[in-house]
Amino acid sequence: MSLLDVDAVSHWYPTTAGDRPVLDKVSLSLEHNDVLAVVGESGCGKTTLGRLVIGEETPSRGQVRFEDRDVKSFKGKDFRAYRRAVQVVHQDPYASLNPGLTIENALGPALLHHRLARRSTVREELVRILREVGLDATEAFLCRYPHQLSGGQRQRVAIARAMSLRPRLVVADEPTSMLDVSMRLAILDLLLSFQRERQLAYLFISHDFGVVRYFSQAGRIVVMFYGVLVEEGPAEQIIHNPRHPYTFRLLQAIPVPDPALARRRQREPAEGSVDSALAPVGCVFQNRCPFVEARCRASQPPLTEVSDGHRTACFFPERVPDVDHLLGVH
Ligand SMILES: Nc1ncnc2c1ncn2[C@@H]1O[C@H](COP(=O)(O)OP(=O)(O)OP(=O)(O)O)[C@@H](O)[C@H]1O
Repeated sequence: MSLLDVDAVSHWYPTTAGDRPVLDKVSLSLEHNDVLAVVGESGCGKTTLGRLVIGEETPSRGQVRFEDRDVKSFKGKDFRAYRRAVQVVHQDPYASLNPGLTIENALGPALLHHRLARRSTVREELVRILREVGLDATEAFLCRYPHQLSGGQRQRVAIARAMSLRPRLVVADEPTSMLDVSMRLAILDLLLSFQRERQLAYLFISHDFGVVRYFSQAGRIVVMFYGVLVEEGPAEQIIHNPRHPYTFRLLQAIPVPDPALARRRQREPAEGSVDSALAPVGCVFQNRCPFVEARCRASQPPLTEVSDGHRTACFFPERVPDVDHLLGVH
């Protein structure tokens, strides 16, 4: 039994101009203690997917299941247990921490509520947890407010809050995108260390393939384009042998420090068309694809297996060039 299954989920938001479709028949699953990274450009529906998984939104169609139970069916005690088992680390730690609460008041009540600490030991427990996330915490530190912390410290506090409830699944939605570059690797390493030491799975969401590449290592990656899952597979396959032109494009955008390599990359196939609007029929990527043909304008390619556990929604996966040279791998 998988930890999480997203089964043919479509989602749309009602707006004054009519329903706005955001996800189109997305299916994925995540095993216990595994990493699944979702990558795609801004607006492709990644955050919506995360919100559906944590139960903040109910899918317009399809099902989200946690340990084989429909999340929509969780009520009362079951829903509270679910909200404890599934925690979120947001992009903006300042927005996710109440500015009017000290660290102690932001983290302590949940520990008491779930009986993970007693009133007499809660401060001691908080100091221990904060040290676990790399903060040089003392009891005085617990009296600080979010604005008295640096961005990196705030994100560590947000991670401590999530981890203190001993979740089995953490949705990490762009957890490093608001941090200085120097801080990013440390936060990614911290998250990974929790995964190694505890039975914990991540749904890791990012627009940055460089970050996804670092984080997903032995896990899996799904690539989304405008609400459609266009490629999925083991991280190693997606990174070194992408079979969808959009994945190739994202890999090509990972910054490289080598100027000669950067110049070589620019000679790779250009975007198919300057018109990047979505076509009403056919492949979701057709207007940006360098390999587009009449067939792509007629129908959306189904996700099709190209190798073990690696699937792509492209009629011409063999046309996607090799990428190792793009990544500086010889
Ligand atoms: N509550 C809402 N009502 C209407 N439209 C929404 C709502 N939330 C998101 N959207 C729209 O849905 C689309 C997908 O948004 P979403 O935040 O899920 O994408 P994303 O890939 O996470 O992008 P970003 O990284 O910019 O947040 C966007 O066009 C967004 O404007």
